[in-house]
Amino acid sequence: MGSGSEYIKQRFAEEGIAVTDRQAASFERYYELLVETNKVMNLTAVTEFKEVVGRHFVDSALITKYYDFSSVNKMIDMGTGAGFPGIPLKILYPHLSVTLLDSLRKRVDFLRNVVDNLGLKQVTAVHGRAEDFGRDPEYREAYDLCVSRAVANLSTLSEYCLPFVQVGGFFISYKSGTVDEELEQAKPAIKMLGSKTKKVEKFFLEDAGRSMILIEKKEKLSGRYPRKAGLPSKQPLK
Ligand SMILES: C[S@@+](CC[C@H](N)C(=O)[O-])C[C@H]1O[C@@H](n2cnc3c(N)ncnc32)[C@H](O)[C@@H]1O
Repeated sequence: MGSGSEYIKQRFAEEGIAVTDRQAASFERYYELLVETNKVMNLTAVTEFKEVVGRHFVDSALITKYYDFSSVNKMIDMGTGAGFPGIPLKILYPHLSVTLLDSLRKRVDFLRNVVDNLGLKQVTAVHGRAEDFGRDPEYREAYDLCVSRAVANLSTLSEYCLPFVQVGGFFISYKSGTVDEELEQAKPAIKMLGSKTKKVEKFFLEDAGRSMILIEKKEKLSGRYPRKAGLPSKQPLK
């Protein structure tokens, strides 16, 4: 095992997350593909190895300390970009069936290459907008869990993400810093989307404040949502 893999195991262990040799090797290979491809397309602002491990891999995975991923079967990562948090979660929990959704085709092509290279099974990378996929019967209310990091404000994001979640399932929003005001503003939207905020987990990662908002889908979604592409961001529900 290389020094890269050793570092990955040690960094995750510092956060109380056990990583096998095989998983560490997958993370190392993912890092290589990320920085190699980042030379020709915009995937990540950070490229230094330890920074990528901390700010992308560990950050994607910390939620597993607060939410039981062994009970999740089908998960969608909305606005996954270069695969965060979806790919690290899949590496750590190989039983998951994962959909990676993004509206930028080049990023989806990159993700398909990562999936092939890492030999990940039951992972599909799809290209399109959340507003369109959320109306497609194959995707609508078809997931136990939707995760999303750094895509939009919580009101807009709720209209993107909650349509994918089945009743009793969860949407987890990864946010930086404090979220109290954003959460307050998004309250009416979350209610209109048949859901309720269950809890907010706040912690620090490498001195940066992180907040994870866990929203439970309580009722089947009204046929009104999601509204047509563009509207959730131009006119967030309120
Ligand atoms: C800032 S990036 C974040 C990527 C990744 N989640 C991360 O944390 O590194 C936001 C991503 O969301 C995608 N996106 C934005 N709006 C979207 C929409 N309505 N449907 C699908 N993808 C969307 C963009 O193409 C972009 O890749």
